[in-house]
Amino acid sequence: LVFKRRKKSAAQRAHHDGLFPPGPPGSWPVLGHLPFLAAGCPHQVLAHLARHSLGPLIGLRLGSKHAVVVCNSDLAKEILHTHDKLLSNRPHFLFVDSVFYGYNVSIMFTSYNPRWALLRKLCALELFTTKRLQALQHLRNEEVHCLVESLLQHSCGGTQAVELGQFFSVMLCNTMSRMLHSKTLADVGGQGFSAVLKEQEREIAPTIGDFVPWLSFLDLPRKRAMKRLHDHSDKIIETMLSQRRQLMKSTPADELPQDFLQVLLSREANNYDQSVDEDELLTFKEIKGTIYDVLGAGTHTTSLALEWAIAELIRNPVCLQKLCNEIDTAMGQGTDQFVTDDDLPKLPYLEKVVKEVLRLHPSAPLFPRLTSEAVKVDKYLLPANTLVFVNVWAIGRDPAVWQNAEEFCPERFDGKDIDVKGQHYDLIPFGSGRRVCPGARLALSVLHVTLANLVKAFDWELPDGQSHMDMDMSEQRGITSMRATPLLAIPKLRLRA
Ligand code: HEM
Repeated sequence: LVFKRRKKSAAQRAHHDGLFPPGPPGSWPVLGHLPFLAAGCPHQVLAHLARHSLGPLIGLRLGSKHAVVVCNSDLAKEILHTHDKLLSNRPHFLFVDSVFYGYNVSIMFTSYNPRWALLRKLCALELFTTKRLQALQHLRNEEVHCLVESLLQHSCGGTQAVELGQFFSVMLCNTMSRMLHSKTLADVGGQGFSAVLKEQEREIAPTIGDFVPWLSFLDLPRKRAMKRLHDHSDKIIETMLSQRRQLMKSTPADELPQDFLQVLLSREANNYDQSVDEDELLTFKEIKGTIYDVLGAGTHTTSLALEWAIAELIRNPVCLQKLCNEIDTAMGQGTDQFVTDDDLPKLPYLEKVVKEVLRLHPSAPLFPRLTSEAVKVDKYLLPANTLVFVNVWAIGRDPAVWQNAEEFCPERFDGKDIDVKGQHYDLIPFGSGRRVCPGARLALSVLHVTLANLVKAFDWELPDGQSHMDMDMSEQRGITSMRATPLLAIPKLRLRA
């Protein structure tokens, strides 16, 4: 018998040489540290391990893959700034093929490559410029108006509790949809899209097959569920595209809507505008993938942050009153004036409230990157293809940085000019570096304006005599920070917004 010694992987060698960060003891055969992560919300379990035993850089073996988790701001800066270029790949998880349009066809789940750069550039220039965001301000304001009306109507004039997250999702779906193609989702048969997105968020997570490929048969039922959800959203995107193509046939180019969908379709490989450079043409999959990215990434994250914001304000009535007073003083008490982006400089406390919500409840608490080659981080060596998770949740609650880190206290930002868009590594809810969230400015505008108008329009009460002290503030497992219990609250009309 000839025994062949299996060649050790770079990560195994690094482990062996003590160059890989230590992980929790008791790694399982085959599964490695996967069972540890099943013990609760992974970002919370890992934050606890970092704080109480392992320190801020945790090494994990997840089945056949090696991963590290970064739990403090100094290391986050090393990953997202010093070594950003070598850490700008995203991993290819299996759900990307079932829920999305596949790996390397859009922005979110793509390696760091020229096609990703092109799609990001199109978004940056055509969707997220200051000019574009300003031009579309009226549309966002209309959707906030609709939200206030809808809350009033569904709470029977402020007498019954409503599940707020559902209303926020619908508002954001319509906002994103109108920014993309100048129509609401209902216009393309997608009124149920917000519910599909919510279901998807529960399904979107790495599965056992990502880490132990020979066990991927166990993922089949989940894969089927994900595919079903994908088909639903694909149908809506197809309708959006076919409606526009019809319009393009019957309408002169200069009379077509000048929106993002038109920008994408004018670059479609088999039907393009002659002025477009051939390298910048897009495949059908890239067009659909990008639409899905913007709709999906923009809706659920922002809606979650709004739900947490109202929950924290109800739980902290002193902060709510302070915010209410600030808005009344700035806008005039008893007026019907609607708060817009232009009013935000007059509302400094509102800005602190939003920062505090994003510190405690980052919508994407554990975002993934992948090393493209070996990188030295701290005193360790991360081999190529190591999964790197940045634990923004742990960083936002790091007691070495934040005093009384678990408390909701917007005043902690008094006199501090801390940016949330990737410049200050103590607070990076939108990530940082080359792959920082491109929608951060849009999300912040929506968060500030919506929150201000909801506080101006309503007094917020909990149903059934529930006390604000007893509110459940726990999260459910998933890749986003969804509340374990959906927030039910009664919006009692104060003034018409
Ligand atoms: C509160 C709201 C939001 C939060 C907390 C959030 C957070 C994040 C985070 C943490 C990342 C990963 C960043 C990194 O790897 O460094 C990300 C990526 C992304 N976000 Fe957001 N996001 C929000 C809203 C939005 C909106 C409104 C849009 C678009 C309309 C959007 C589109 C994207 C896209 C396309 C990416 C992928 C970027 C890439 O991989 O190059 N997000 N977001």
